[in-house]
Amino acid sequence: MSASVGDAGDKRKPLKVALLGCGVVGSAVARLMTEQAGELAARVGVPLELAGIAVRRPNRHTDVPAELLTTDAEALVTREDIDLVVEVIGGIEPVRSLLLAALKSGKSVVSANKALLAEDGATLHAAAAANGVDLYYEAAVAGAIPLLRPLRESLAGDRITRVMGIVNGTTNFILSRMTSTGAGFAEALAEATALGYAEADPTADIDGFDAAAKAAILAGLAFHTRVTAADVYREGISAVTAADVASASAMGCTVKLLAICERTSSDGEAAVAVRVHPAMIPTSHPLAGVGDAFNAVFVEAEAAGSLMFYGRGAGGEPTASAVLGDLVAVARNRVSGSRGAGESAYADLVIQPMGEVTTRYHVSLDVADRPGVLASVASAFADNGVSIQTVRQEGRGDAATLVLVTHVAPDAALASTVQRLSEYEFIRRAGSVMRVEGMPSE
Ligand SMILES: NC(=O)c1ccc[n+]([C@@H]2O[C@H](COP(=O)([O-])OP(=O)(O)OC[C@H]3O[C@@H](n4cnc5c(N)ncnc54)[C@H](O)[C@@H]3O)[C@@H](O)[C@H]2O)c1
Ligand SMILES: N[C@@H](CCO)C(=O)O
Ligand code: NA
Repeated sequence: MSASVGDAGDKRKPLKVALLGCGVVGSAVARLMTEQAGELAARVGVPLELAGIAVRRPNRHTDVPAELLTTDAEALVTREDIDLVVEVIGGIEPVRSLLLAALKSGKSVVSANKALLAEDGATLHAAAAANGVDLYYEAAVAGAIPLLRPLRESLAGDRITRVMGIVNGTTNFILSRMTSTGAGFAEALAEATALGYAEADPTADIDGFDAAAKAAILAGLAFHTRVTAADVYREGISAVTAADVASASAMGCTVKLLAICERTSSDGEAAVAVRVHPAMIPTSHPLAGVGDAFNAVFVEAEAAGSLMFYGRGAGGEPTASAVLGDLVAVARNRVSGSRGAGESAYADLVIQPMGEVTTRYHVSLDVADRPGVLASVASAFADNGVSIQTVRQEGRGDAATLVLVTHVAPDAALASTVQRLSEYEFIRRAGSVMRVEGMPSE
């Protein structure tokens, strides 16, 4: 690989790029910058020159020019000749300090780091604004899928009401395998690990932290407000059983880990509700057909109606595509002496507590089949103000199962109904209890 990625003989002053991190995404960024140097230069108007790569262990990076490698990321981000910084290290520190130093030194920043943007995007945006530079992070949510730019720019004239999507590829792969093969969670996770979808420590994916960070970023951009990962209600998929998946399928649904961001109200104030949890959705819903490790996000806006974004949310090259798109955008801004859209958090919405969020539940209960059982179960729902939409009994005697689906009700009312049910002695086992989303509205 050549150190200069500009066209040979191109005399226009190049923009110099520092790359922080050279792992799965970083090495794809470095390679594509080289392979597409001519076209990138033509699109930007000047060449983009990869001028330094910060890594932890230089001897592991034989596919990039050794003279570009440094272990001193701090010095690289403030180097006078650097114009643009691309960060693909991940995590909070030292990255936050590095990016703040870069922004304060007048460099525009492109990052793929959802964890940092969801935890402390406000500080980074403020530093970008104060220093008149750009902060772009399309790769941070749903990898290759153009999603943040459409929210920030294309839909900036509309009023978005809801964003609902599958934003984690690893968990979508696991749930898709559980659905197609009937496998349990542990078996499907082992397969995801063997195929390289799940990382050695898959906690961030399976416990929903990765999706929650992405949901926070999406909600902030969609509703022009500030949302952090801590504001997101989160449940992962490790408790999803083969029985849940079978119950879903029996009622024409499939189980997906959803990130849901809604414009709502709380105590009479405009609010936003952001949650990540497994849910049953009808198999006819567009998100139900999103299989393997793919991502898809459904956006509802008042004037535009419904929009669906679909594609690869992970992987070196797909993620590098989004990083390079941002790099071209910030480079073009630099060439024209302008800045892209900054943070838009004017709406300052309150966060609606999960207990107030209205959802539906699917509840299956293994019960003793005897008189009065159904009446007692129904009264647990009625006493908590939860209306039942459908009830079905399968089997008889000791093998009887009651399957109930509710109308929408506050989540707290549904949770206390389930608590009450768990206290009944005639319930042999509470089977699947899961929220239901995407049903036609009542
Ligand atoms: N891999 C994907 O599919 C994907 C998709 C979307 C977003 N992202 C995001 O992209 C970022 C990078 O992900 P990745 O999969 O390439 O991770 P990775 O672990 O493969 O690469 C990160 C690299 O950064 C290096 N590094 C760590 N600390 C460093 C430091 N202080 N200085 C220099 N280098 C350091 C590590 O040695 C490693 O090589 C993360 O923020 C991740 O969330 C990844
Ligand atoms: N671990 C993430 C990578 C993309 O952020 C996923 O599985 O979707
Ligand atoms: Na994206």
